[in-house]
Amino acid sequence: MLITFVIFAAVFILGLVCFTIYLVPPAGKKQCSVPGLEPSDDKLGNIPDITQAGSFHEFLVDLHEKFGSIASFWYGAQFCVSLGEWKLFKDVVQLTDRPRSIFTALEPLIGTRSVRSLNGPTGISRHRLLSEAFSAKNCTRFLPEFNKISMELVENWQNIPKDDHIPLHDYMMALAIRLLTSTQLGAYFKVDANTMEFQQLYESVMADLEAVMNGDLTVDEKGNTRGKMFQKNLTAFKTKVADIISAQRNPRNRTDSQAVPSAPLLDTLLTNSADDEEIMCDIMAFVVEGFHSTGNLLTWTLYYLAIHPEIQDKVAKEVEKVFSKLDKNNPKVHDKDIKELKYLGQVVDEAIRSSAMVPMAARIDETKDLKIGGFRIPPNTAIVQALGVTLQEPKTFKEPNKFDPDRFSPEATKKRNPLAFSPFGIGTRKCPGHKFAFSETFVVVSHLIRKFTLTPAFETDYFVEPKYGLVTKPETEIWLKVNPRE
Ligand code: HEM
Repeated sequence: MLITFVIFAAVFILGLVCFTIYLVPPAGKKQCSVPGLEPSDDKLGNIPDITQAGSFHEFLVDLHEKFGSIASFWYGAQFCVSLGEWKLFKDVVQLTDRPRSIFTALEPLIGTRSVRSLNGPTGISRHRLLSEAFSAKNCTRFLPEFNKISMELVENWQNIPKDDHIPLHDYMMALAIRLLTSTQLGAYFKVDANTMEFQQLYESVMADLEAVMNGDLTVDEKGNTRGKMFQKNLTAFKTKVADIISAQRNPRNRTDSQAVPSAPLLDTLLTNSADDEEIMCDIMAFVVEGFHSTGNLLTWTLYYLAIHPEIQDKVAKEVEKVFSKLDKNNPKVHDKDIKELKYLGQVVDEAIRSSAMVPMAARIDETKDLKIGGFRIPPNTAIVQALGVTLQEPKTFKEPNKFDPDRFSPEATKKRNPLAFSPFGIGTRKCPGHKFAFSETFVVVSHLIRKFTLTPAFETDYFVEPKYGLVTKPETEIWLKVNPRE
């Protein structure tokens, strides 16, 4: 009797193991016929190759060069298919869910409950709700603040002695955090020292998170000095975010207070969530997405103008034409002026393209097969949209390394499918902050170019390498001379 039971149990367990192996294929078992890489490590898949390539983006560039426009790889145990040509985006435009496995590195900072991590109908409705804070109507309301902050910077640069040079990236990151926090995050940021402290903490935490994503820092390092420092910074940063929430919430709840500034993002969060943890996750998500991207967009735009004096002059002429209609002593750029800055718009688009500003997005369908570029892709495959690869793909953008704003002339744009230029992603979940990013860039750049001629300070500043991460930044600081425009 006992023997029969033991044999039955052994057969049952063996059957269960075989069934599990069948259901969950080990890393390395090819999931479909898309050409691509075998994992180079049992556990890590191709993460060591990502590290060796220098970044996720550079890995994707190599991958598509080797295997063509659709190619597969492993991010740890996650099977991924990357799309390196915009035509393939047509097959995934309807997808709205994100694969968590690729973005787990961000979880210590943004948690698992922010708009960035939510999937299904909840993700879409949260995206719609929070996008409202960055709508065209709200961006118009922010223009006075964008103008004020830009004019303060003009005043600051006017005091710089002739031919002295300034660190462009440092300036633009500090400016971007002010523009975002003072319009969206309310009372806490009315004090400049709070803004500076917030930026320092954020940058130290973010540098480590990008290192985890690119495989440069592993979770095992948590016990060592660098890991301990990361945890300390993270805790300090989260404490700051808790202060931001209470600075806006407490006066709001007092009926006698008129002092609390409007902050569409934080006010929407406070009105729609009772839970501080959830609010914190969303604030983090918006800071991560909105601050780095816009600081670097400003940096790259001004950098490209500095190394292309003829393009800078053309922008300056357009800006002067618009400003000649504004109040001379207190010029404020409005919506109608932004619409007239057409050539500047082409320059900003080309800066986003040339720098591959946000190199990738990703989607997943957990329930059914997909058909992409004629290939059958099984459920649970992470679909990487290699945005950076498509932005520099020579069939669509001839001589991709040349900075040429004429690619975005109305005639050239008309000839291109809109999907070919998708720096903000595609479909329902595309970036909610794109109008905000453009509005602030137009206002800041027009004020600066109107008053100053920008030139690289040193020979090396003509050739600044990009450092790719979640957002692309310059590898080294860019030093510029900012002399008054004659
Ligand atoms: C140059 C500027 C920017 C670029 C190139 C950019 C690009 C992107 C991309 C590619 C995505 C992924 C979209 C997808 O999965 O389909 C994204 C998502 C997102 N972006 Fe931006 N972004 C920029 C500025 C901003 C700004 C200013 C904000 C807000 C302050 C912002 C907030 C977000 C958020 C919250 C998400 C996640 C949306 C969701 O999960 O539903 N971004 N962005």
